[in-house]
Amino acid sequence: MAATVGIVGVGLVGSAAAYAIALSGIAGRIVLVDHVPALAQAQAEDIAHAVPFASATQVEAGDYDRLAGAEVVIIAAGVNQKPGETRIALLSRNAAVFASVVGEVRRVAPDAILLVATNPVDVMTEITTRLSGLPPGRVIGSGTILDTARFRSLLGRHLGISPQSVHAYVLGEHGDSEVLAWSTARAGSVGIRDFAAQVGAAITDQVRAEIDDGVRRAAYRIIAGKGATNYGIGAGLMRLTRAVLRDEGAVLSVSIHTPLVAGVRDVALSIPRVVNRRGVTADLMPDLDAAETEALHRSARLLADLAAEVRL
Ligand SMILES: NC(=O)C1=CN([C@@H]2O[C@H](COP(=O)(O)OP(=O)(O)OC[C@H]3O[C@@H](n4cnc5c(N)ncnc54)[C@H](O)[C@@H]3O)[C@@H](O)[C@H]2O)C=CC1
Ligand SMILES: CC(=O)C(=O)O
Repeated sequence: MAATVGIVGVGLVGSAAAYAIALSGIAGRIVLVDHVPALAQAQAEDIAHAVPFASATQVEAGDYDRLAGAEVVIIAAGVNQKPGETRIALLSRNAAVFASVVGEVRRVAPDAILLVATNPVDVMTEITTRLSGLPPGRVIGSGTILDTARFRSLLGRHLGISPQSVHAYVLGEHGDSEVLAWSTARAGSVGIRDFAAQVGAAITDQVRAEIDDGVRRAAYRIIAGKGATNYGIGAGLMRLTRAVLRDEGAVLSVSIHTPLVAGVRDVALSIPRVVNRRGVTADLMPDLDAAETEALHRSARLLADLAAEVRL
């Protein structure tokens, strides 16, 4: 039977995910839920009109009960950043939203893999894991899937190769403390610095600083320009949903509760992980240099401290 994907919170991010999933044809049915039912209804109707051009996906809106039987539920409910605002500043407001949303989703779709997009996504993933009582591998935050895409895109552009042929990851927080893992970045199977030298596109300190800024500050720039980011994360959530529904065993940088990472216990953050129908089934911790390891420790510490302050 074709898979059902539920999406709770269908503003800019939830609707972009629904649109990407509908066009990709990976789900048989997409159910949109929002605490503004008229918005969910309108998004479903609009996206349904795109479907005949691409797939046979059924797109509908409804209340939580319509999520029954869903294999995957994406949660993108809550507030987004105003220009200049950090993701972390959203925490108390979005924790309050999740206090009601997660229980409703678990009640109607107890077997679903939960994909969390709401910011600050790592802490929201930790909160969702606690509220749901699910094993950590079944509650997956989109984490740095988007930052990794930004990193690959900028590196690919600099080196003149496709982003899909760049193997490079962003680790830690999806946010200001994230860690670009330069030391393990590769073009095909060649170290990024060697390849850059071969093609006459050296990664100077200035290039490195520009790419770092292009990744780390992307959301701030886009939000200043258009009020939100949605297409990148919409495609990222589609990619993650596909890895689950098709049991791909894809390696993606996503956030789950992790017992011990970079010397910090019990924290949700991103490292490359294997994603398949059972959720996350393995981690692939890159072999970082000393500076990156220290930066990952700081990022993990920050996230663990924030999550410890949340009272549910
Ligand atoms: N993980 C990532 O890489 C990214 C995460 N985000 C985050 O995604 C979240 C959503 O952002 P946008 O879609 O731009 O915001 P939005 O304001 O456009 O949409 C949020 C939706 O959530 C709904 N909502 C609020 N409380 C709800 C509840 N209790 N139950 C059901 N629905 C509820 C609202 O009615 C609204 O439709 C934000 O926290 C934002 O920061 C945004 C971009 C990238
Ligand atoms: C808003 C956000 O988290 C992003 O675009 O990275």
